Amino acid sequence: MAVLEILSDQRLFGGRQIRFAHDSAVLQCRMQFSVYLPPQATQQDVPALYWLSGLTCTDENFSVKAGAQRVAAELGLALIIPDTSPRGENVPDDPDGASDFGLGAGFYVNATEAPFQQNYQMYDYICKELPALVEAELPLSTSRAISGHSMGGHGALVIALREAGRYRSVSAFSPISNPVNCPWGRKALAGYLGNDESQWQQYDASLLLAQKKAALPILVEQGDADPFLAEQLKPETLQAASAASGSELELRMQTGYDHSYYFIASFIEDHLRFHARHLLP
Ligand SMILES: N[C@@H](CCC(=O)N[C@@H](CS)C(=O)NCC(=O)O)C(=O)O
Repeated sequence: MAVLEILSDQRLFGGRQIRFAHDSAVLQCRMQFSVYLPPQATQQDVPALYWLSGLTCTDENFSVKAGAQRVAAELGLALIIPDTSPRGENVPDDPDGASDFGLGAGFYVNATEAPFQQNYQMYDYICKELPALVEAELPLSTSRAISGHSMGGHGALVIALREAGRYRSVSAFSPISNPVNCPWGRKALAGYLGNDESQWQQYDASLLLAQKKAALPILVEQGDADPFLAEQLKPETLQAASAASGSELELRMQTGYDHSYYFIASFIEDHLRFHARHLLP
């Protein structure tokens, strides 16, 4: 069987919206992801923006709801849209079936705790296995940027801050900014990494940003009518950390916007243009 199985392939704004399946060695399960290839990809290798989604999502939420492809086609950017956790009947889930842990909630960490450590290696999947796969199989250059929403905003920020040099820019919508200090983050980090909180710090964007000046520009978008803002997201911690390390972070508060993909759809164009400025010559 081919390394990448094509599940669907549809023309969109002159490019192709493609859904793939593949066997992930890192996650030890079969995975699906989506890619948007802009029209320019028929002529040359194009740079790629990785998009990490939030709790309960698959690759389909962003593909269908964000409306990113029109501007990606104009700019010549590929969109790489992975799933949010390992998948399959043999992959362990939240014992109570909750939506904030387990399937659909991998939190982009490498788990060390049983029974999750065998499959829940989303950090390595996103920043190593998936880029190596798509760059070998598709017309992509090695210029990468990364963005995401909520849990995926957390993942994008952590990966970009830790993997200096692998990404040229990072942005986030409504990110879980200080996971060691919020209920979603504390539950996930304890479940995947165990109770030693010193192990959690490597996955907290605010702690990482306070310690070291970011090597790349950061754009954060946040709605002030987001019901998760005060308890779960806390973007002010990111801003304080950025000031402490002298990093380049722009936090844009948007009046009246909530946590949904309507918010993302309203500002995704600005993020694509921000990334294109850093990705394209
Ligand atoms: N209902 C969930 C939150 C679900 C939620 O808001 N998910 C966001 C990401 S954190 C999302 O993108 N949902 C899918 C969608 O709107 O298409 C909870 O309270 O735990």
